[in-house]
Amino acid sequence: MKPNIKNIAVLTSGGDAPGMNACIRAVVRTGIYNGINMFGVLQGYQGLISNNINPMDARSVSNIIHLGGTILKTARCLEFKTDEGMALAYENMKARDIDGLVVIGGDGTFTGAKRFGEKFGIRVMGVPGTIDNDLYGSDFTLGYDTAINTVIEAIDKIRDTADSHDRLFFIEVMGRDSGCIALRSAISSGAEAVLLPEKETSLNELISMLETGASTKKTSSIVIVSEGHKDGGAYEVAKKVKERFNHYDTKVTILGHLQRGGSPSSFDRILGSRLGFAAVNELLKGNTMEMVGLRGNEVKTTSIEEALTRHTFKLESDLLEMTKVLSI
Ligand SMILES: Nc1ncnc2c1ncn2[C@@H]1O[C@H](COP(=O)(O)OP(=O)(O)OP(=O)(O)O)[C@@H](O)[C@H]1O
Ligand SMILES: O=P(O)(O)OC[C@H]1O[C@](O)(CO)[C@@H](O)[C@@H]1O
Ligand SMILES: [Mg+2]
Repeated sequence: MKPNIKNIAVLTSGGDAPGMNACIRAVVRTGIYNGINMFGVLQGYQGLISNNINPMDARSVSNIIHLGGTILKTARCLEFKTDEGMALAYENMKARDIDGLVVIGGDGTFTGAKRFGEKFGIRVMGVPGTIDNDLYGSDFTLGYDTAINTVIEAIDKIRDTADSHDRLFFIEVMGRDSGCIALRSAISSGAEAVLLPEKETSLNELISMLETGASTKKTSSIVIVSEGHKDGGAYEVAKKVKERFNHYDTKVTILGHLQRGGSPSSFDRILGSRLGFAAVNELLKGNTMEMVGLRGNEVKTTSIEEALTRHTFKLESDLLEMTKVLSI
């Protein structure tokens, strides 16, 4: 039986990701279209705790589809991990009679949503919004496409300098635990090698590859280092390599937070719109504790539990093998 939902709140949490605004717009307008009172929570779970919950109408989300970041702001909120914090958040939702919550965020956001939903019986729907692309059940997470395009634009520019000066560049990209950006940006920028958090690549292996390149007349090289790689970030890896292989003039670039902002790509605007629309419709159908995601070209639901536990599949080892072949 369909539940009689009257009030739905939406929040963004964890790192901001391009496309979050397109998604907020879709959530708010789909709710209003269906006669639901819509609320926006500021600063993720922090706003639930501090009662920063405001009514939203169709015009509250005008002219935002092209904007990066999130108009609802976001936060990493430690208090929400405590029983006291969750209880406060629940009281503030109850006071407004909010009977459905759409959370847009990454694995941490979903972990919080799962605990919150189970503890208080809140109806929760998740939208995968993170540049890390580290959730099972959606081929792509919101923001990943824009982020990787930002990354390759930067690497292309660095390649001009690497080539002109015959240099070896170590470029660090985001992804504390997820090597998706690193692997895909290595392929699309034609990098010589990539170091990932999920996979051990020994320095011996890396150095021998660079030596082979130098001996076959490579005049410059680019190595992508994921920030979460076990040998340290790009500075650390570059230092260790330089001690044993000094063929090129070596430089390091940390791309850092320029990877997360910026106007969303068309892909992320469409994805955000589709997932936001679907999230509200799923809540209205009576579904809860699920994530809406894109599989193939269809929007499908996956339980939040599964989205969190099965994400490791994403790093295809055949792609890593391919980068080795294509960079000889
Ligand atoms: N175990 C947990 N219990 C309750 N809340 C949690 C838990 N883990 C994370 N959260 C909440 O979710 C928020 C966002 O998590 P996190 O900082 O890991 O980002 P994320 O959603 O994974 O996004 P991204 O990785 O893209 O930055 C945390 O700041 C916290 O408020
Ligand atoms: O901006 P912060 O809080 O330093 O977070 C950085 C982390 O967030 C992410 O960008 C994901 O949003 C990770 O790839 C990165 O490790
Ligand atoms: Mg995360």
